[in-house]
Amino acid sequence: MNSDGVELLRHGAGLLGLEIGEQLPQFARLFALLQEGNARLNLTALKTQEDIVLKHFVDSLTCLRGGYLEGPLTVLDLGTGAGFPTFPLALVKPELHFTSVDSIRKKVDFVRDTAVQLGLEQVTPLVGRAETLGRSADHREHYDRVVVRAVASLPVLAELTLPLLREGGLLVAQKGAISADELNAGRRAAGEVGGKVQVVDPFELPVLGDARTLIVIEKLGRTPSKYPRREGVPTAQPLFWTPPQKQAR
Ligand SMILES: C[S@@+](CC[C@H](N)C(=O)[O-])C[C@H]1O[C@@H](n2cnc3c(N)ncnc32)[C@H](O)[C@@H]1O
Repeated sequence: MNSDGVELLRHGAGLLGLEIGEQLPQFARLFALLQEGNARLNLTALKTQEDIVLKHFVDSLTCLRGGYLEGPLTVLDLGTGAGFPTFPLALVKPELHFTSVDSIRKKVDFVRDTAVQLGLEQVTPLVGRAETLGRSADHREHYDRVVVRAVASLPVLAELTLPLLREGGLLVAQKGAISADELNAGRRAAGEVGGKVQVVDPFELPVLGDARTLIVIEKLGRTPSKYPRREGVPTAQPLFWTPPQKQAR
């Protein structure tokens, strides 16, 4: 990352009220590792310095809006991909303990290697699917927080993530613009699996102005044992919703 990238990161994070100082060398190392990893493994579509800094680093840091990720919390990052939002959050909030999950082994291998290189002992990478972890005694009703970025529609996220939260825990979902239909279905799905949508916070990505929405669902009671349904079903047949088209955010 050259001096323009450093300036962009400081500026973008500054617009979120965050000062990136002592973590700059680790962000620069993360940038280099991501570029190396991309060349070998084609991990993410974002390849320019500006895209990586703004659409991966700063975009991930927007999950801190509202202060839902403060304190020594256990956080599961579902569908972490190449480690987002895990890595930017872990660099600025070392007190968070991450379990960073993806179903694709090569991505999780990259997250493991990168966590070691960055000295992030509080990041535990895990190959797995939400549908399986949500039925495992080690993970069900276990986490203080689940974070997700660009993984699935809100009704699908509710079914995949609420089983993983302890009562009182929060899903913090960072998404693009969300339609009223998706939000309504997400509200009904959240109720079905033991939660309630507490916050819908639309905002713009710093510098670029792209539409984003932070959605917080609180786990209010236990999730019925029939959820999550078996692998692939939550996405193929979302609760209370027929999606207009497949969408990732
Ligand atoms: C579009 S990528 C987003 C990656 C990352 N969160 C980011 O923001 O760059 C979605 C990721 O979610 C993973 N994923 C989707 N459904 C999943 C599931 N049910 N369990 C575990 N991982 C899943 C995919 O393998 C993919 O890596």
